[in-house]
Amino acid sequence: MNNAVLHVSDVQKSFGGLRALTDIELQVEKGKTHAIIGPNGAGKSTLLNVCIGRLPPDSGTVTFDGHLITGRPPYEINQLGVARVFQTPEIFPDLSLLQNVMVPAFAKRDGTFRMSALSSLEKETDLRDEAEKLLEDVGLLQFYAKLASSLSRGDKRRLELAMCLIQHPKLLLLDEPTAGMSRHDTNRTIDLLKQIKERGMTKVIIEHDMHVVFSLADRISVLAQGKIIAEGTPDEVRGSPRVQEAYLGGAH
Ligand SMILES: Nc1ncnc2c1ncn2[C@@H]1O[C@H](COP(=O)(O)OP(=O)(O)OP(=O)(O)O)[C@@H](O)[C@H]1O
Repeated sequence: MNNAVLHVSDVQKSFGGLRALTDIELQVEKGKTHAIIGPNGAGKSTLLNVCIGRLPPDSGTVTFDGHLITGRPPYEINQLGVARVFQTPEIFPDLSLLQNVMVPAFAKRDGTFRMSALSSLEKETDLRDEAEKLLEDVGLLQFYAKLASSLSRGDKRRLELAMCLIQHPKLLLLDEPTAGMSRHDTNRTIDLLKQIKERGMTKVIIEHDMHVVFSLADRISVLAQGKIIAEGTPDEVRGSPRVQEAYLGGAH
């Protein structure tokens, strides 16, 4: 695939005697949404952690946008344009929603952020306008002055999404972005992620909810027991007997 922005090649990862990832090959095309699905414990989060530098692979390489990123620290990979929404939201609980969204943009622009600079955030009117727009996009603008700790788990994930989007990443990695959300909020998040696709951002999404996967994915890779057992368009994956047997339980 010539237009691949993310290229995972021959990656292996074990935890002690457990082989979490075996012979992983993954190419994610620029501007596309690539879903990684698979049963619990298949290795999906491990693969994402390898891609963002949180876990070193035992062997193999990850290339992003022409840069070899294997072994680089997470902040360097982030500076290259990779952002991630985590399974457990990583937010600043004691800051307001608006401050939460402004801090990553400020840190990215200036290379660092100190809490002592918090008061000067208020003067960043352009950033503030953008942060408010993103809070509106994720449906949280009405709570902009509240502390992030007061949000429900689903709302914290939407806040974290806004914190990623303000960094204008080239690649957005989403680990179960709709977990803990109501169906209404899930559909709202799907609509938001579709809009982001229209803006040309590449996305990798791990998701258990097949409604979300089939609403968003251009391509799907199926992981089972640390191996990619199928890869293709949603229709190809849906029709694959191997996937139905290994992942969907045959009857589905
Ligand atoms: N830090 C770790 N130390 C030891 N084992 C780990 C570690 N992280 C993951 N594992 C194991 O590696 C395997 C893959 O885990 P991983 O979390 O990547 O799966 P997953 O597909 O994301 O699962 P889920 O859908 O439940 O989040 C599992 O057997 C898990 O117990």
